[in-house]
Amino acid sequence: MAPVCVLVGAPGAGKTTVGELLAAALGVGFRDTDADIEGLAGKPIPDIFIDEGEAHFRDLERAAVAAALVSFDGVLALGGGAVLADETRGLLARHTVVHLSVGLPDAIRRVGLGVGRPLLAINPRATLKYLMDQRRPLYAEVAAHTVETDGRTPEEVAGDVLAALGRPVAGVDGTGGSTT
Ligand SMILES: Nc1ncnc2c1ncn2[C@@H]1O[C@H](COP(=O)(O)OP(=O)(O)O)[C@@H](O)[C@H]1O
Ligand SMILES: O=C(O)C1=C[C@@H](OP(=O)(O)O)[C@@H](O)[C@H](O)C1
Ligand SMILES: [Mg+2]
Repeated sequence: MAPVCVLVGAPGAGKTTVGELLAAALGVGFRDTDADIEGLAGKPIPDIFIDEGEAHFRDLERAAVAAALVSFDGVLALGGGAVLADETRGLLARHTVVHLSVGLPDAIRRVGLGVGRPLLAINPRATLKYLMDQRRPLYAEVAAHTVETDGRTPEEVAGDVLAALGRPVAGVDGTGGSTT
């Protein structure tokens, strides 16, 4: 069992939002490892960071990603920092990974003050720029496809991902497509 596709990218790239649209268009399930981690920990992500720290969150994240990659066959969205783990990048080499690419201005507009994203709680713009610069090569390393999201609606992005996967589906972005 393996996910139809795995979405990676910076916070605000739209992994969760676009992932749900993609799953609906493909008629498959949607899973987000951030939600899995919250289930494992029994508390929201900001509380994990406060109570146990980022290193513990990353341990939970590695385990959640590894489990989802072997047990789930729908659309899987990862957290923006999942690719930091060597182990995770190694596992992703065997999967269909799509990088949702976003520039700093659009990412900042989308994450706002970083509510619910503990790494962005202080100085979100500078922190996000640092995280994006650090991770850009890692997203490129794991992804077979990169889809640009700047200035695009989630529906348009979902349509572009389906096209990149060679699976255009009518109706996602209102431009048609083929189901045959
Ligand atoms: N292409 C887009 N255009 C405009 N807003 C978007 C787009 N994709 C996502 N958003 C919005 O940005 C915010 C962050 O999206 P989310 O899916 O949580 O990103 P990620 O999971 O990559 O951090 C949400 O409020 C969402 O509605
Ligand atoms: O970039 C990161 O390190 C993180 C991104 C978040 O997910 P999104 O990318 O879905 O916001 C979440 O996993 C956690 O707050 C850490
Ligand atoms: Mg998300």
